Amino acid sequence: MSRALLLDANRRLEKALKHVPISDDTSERLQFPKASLKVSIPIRLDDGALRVFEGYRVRYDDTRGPTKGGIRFHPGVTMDEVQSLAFWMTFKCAVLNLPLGGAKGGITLNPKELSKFELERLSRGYIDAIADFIGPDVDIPAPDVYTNPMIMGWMMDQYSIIRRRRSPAVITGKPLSLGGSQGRDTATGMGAFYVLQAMMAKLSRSPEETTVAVQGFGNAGSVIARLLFDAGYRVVAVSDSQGGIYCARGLDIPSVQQFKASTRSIKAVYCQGSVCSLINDYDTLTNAELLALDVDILVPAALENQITEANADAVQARYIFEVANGPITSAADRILAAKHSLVFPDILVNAGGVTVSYFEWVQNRSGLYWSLPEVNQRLQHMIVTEAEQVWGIAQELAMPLRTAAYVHALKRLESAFNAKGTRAYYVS
Ligand SMILES: NC(=O)C1=CN([C@@H]2O[C@H](COP(=O)(O)OP(=O)(O)OC[C@H]3O[C@@H](n4cnc5c(N)ncnc54)[C@H](OP(=O)(O)O)[C@@H]3O)[C@@H](O)[C@H]2O)C=CC1
Ligand SMILES: O=C(O)CCC(=O)C(=O)O
Repeated sequence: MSRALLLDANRRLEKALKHVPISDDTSERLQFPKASLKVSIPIRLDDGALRVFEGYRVRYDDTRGPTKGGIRFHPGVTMDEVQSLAFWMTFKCAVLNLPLGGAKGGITLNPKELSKFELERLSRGYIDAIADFIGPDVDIPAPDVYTNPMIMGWMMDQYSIIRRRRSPAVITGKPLSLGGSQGRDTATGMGAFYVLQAMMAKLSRSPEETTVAVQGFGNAGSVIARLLFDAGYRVVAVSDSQGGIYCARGLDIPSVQQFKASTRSIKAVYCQGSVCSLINDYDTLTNAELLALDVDILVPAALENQITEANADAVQARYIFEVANGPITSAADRILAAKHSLVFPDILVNAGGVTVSYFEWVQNRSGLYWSLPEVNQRLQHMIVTEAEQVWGIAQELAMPLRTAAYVHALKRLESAFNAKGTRAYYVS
C-alpha cells in the first residue's frame, strides 16, 4: 500500500515538532492511525447486476474525544488518502479546541455514474459494513467531497435500524428535518470567509482592491465565492472538475451559482452566456491556468495535491487560503515560501465545517436546537479566536502559518496525552 500522501502530511508535523517540546512517545504515536478499516460493499445495480465497491473508515486519534470526519465518494479514494485526511482532522479539531479526535471515510467510485437508488443502497451498505466502527460516542461521520445531506440522512437511518433506536448523533450534516443543524450546509465556506476577513483586516486590505480565484465550485467553493462576492471582493475566476471561467471585471457569482445548479457544469454557464446579460463576457480556462492567475487571493477548494513541485513556481497569488484539504504538497510549500506567498492552512481555514458539525452533535445530544444567527455567531467567535492565536504564534516564532497551526494543535494534543498517562501496561 502506498503511504506517499500520509508521509507528506507527516512532514508538516516534523517541522512543528522542532518548536514544541513534545515527548518522543507523542510524536511516535502521531505517525500512525489508531485503526483503519477496509470493507467490501456489494450492491445490486438497477439492471440487476451485482457490483462490489471498496470502502474505508480510519480513526486516526481519539485522545481528545470521539473521532470526527467526513465521508468522500470519489474515484481517487484510497487507504492512503483516507488516512491522510483523518490525520488532518486530528489536528483540525485540536486547532479549534473541539473535544474531538480525527477520522475520515470514503468509497472508491464515481457517484455521478450511479442512480439515486443505487447511491442509497451503497450508502446503506457502507453503514452496514462499518456500523461497529462508528457511534455517537466513538466516531461520527459527516459529508465531504460528493456526499451531501441526503446521503447523511440515509446513513443515519441505516445506523438507527441496525441499533434499533433513533440515533441522530451518529452522523452530522443531516437534513434539517432529520436533526441537522442550521448553517451546516454553508459552514465550511462561512468559516473560511470569517478567517479570510479577519486576516485581510490585519493586512489592511480592502475587498474592493482584492481579486480572487476559486478552484472548485461545490459545497465549500461556491459558498466562499458567494460570500466574497457579497462582501465586495472581485472574484475573477471559478472552476469545477471540467474547467473554469474568467472575467477580469469580476464574475456575477449569484448568476454562476444559478447556472451551475441547473446545468451541473461551470463551462455550460459559459456556453449559455447569452441567456443572461450579466454573464455573457467570459473566457474559459483550465484548472491549471486558474491556479497560475495573477490574482491577490487564490482559494483552492477542490482536492488535495493541486499545487505541487511541478506548478508551484507558476502560482502568482500573494495569499492562498486552503479551503480544500491538502491542496499544497510540502515541496510546493517550500517553493511558495521562497516566493513570499502567504499560505493560510487547511487545518484552520476549512475548520468551519467540523465546528458546526460539532454544534450539530451537541444539539442532537441535548435536544435543544439553535437558530442560524446563533450558529454563525458561535462559529465566527471560535474560528476567529483560533485564527488570531495561530497568527500570533507565527509572528512570535517567525514561522509559516501552517507550522504555527500545527504547533497550536500539538500543544493541545500533548497536554491530552500527558493527562491520560502512559498506559504502560500496554508495553509487555
Ligand atoms: N464539505 C465540507 O464540509 C468540507 C469540505 N472540505 C474540503 O473542501 C474540498 C471540497 O469539498 P466540497 O466542496 O465539500 O465537495 P463538493 O463535492 O461539494 O464539491 C467539489 C467541487 O470540486 C470540483 N472538482 C472535483 N475535482 C476537481 C478537479 N480535479 N479540479 C477542479 N475542481 C474539481 C467539483 O466539480 P464538479 O462540480 O464538476 O463535480 C465540485 O465543484 C475538499 O478538499 C474537502 O475535503 C473541508 C472541510 C469541510
Ligand atoms: O463535519 C465534519 O465532521 C468533518 C468535515 C470534514 O470532513 C473536514 O473538515 O474535512
